[in-house]
Amino acid sequence: MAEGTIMKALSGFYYVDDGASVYTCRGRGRLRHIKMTPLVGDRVRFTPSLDGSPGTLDEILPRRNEFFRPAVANIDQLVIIASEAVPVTDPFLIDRVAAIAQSRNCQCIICINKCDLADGQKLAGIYHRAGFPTLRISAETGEGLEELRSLITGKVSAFTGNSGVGKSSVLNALDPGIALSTGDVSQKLGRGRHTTRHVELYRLSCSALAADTPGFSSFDVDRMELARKEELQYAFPDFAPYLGRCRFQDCAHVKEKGCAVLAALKEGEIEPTRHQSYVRLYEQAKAIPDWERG
Ligand SMILES: Nc1nc2c(ncn2[C@@H]2O[C@H](COP(=O)(O)OP(=O)(O)OP(=O)(O)O)[C@@H](O)[C@H]2O)c(=O)[nH]1
Ligand SMILES: [Zn+2]
Repeated sequence: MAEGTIMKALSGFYYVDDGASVYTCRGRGRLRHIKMTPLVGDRVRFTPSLDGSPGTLDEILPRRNEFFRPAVANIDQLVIIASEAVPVTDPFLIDRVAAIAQSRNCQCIICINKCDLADGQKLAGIYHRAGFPTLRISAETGEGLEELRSLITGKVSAFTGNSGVGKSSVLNALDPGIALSTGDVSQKLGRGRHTTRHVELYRLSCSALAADTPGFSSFDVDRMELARKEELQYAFPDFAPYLGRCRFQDCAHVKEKGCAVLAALKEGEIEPTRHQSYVRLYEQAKAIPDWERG
């Protein structure tokens, strides 16, 4: 049996890289039996076939972390791409993904792309003040890409963001050798028009592993990935200095009296959109019964 990393998952086939070659494999019945879906980024044991037909995936090794949207495992960081040009990214979409990442101890880098069209200062300011590594970049002019390269070198990153912000374009600009297809934003309105339809990990020339993933829209809500409402506060690292300082120990930081988070918001120490996203996620989390989370 050999060991490798799943680089691509498509239509029931898995493409496994053992460091020397890429092998096409099919999942074994046993994996379905234990209800484990192989994810891109998974370390797996597999049996290559000798006759050129697909090999078999035999075992998924324990995961460091796993995400369902984007569907990846074992990543070091999420690179969240956003834009202030077309499409304009709703900060809620960034905050939601960042909260999921934080709840899995996964670091986030925020990149405001298309800076050649709109300067991105507003979004960049919010995330910089909230304490995230934040870059303003342009896949078109190359602005900020050297810094992004240095942040992803030697790591496994998943590029995520709403549809049309330029995930594939940024990856192409980082390494023209991978030649991903990109699409016109006007074609991307609504669901199911995304250019990137599957998740795939690429080895970039700067010694980075980076996954391109399908863009999401505001319709996409994966309820299972949300933290329980009591844990959501820890998914906002910018709230950390104020936690434990509220009048009530079980403060929800939504509208309670004597709340230290609300006081920090009033003082301008917490970004208004960050708190709005927290409240929105809190209300969503409250609506999900624990038994539904599995
Ligand atoms: N002016 C400008 N256009 C850009 C930039 N980055 C991407 N674009 C354009 O934006 C459009 C969408 O880019 P894609 O790279 O396909 O976006 P994506 O986020 O990968 O899209 P999905 O795969 O649908 O999620 C294309 O027409 C790109 O040429 C940029 O920095 N500046
Ligand atoms: Zn509070």
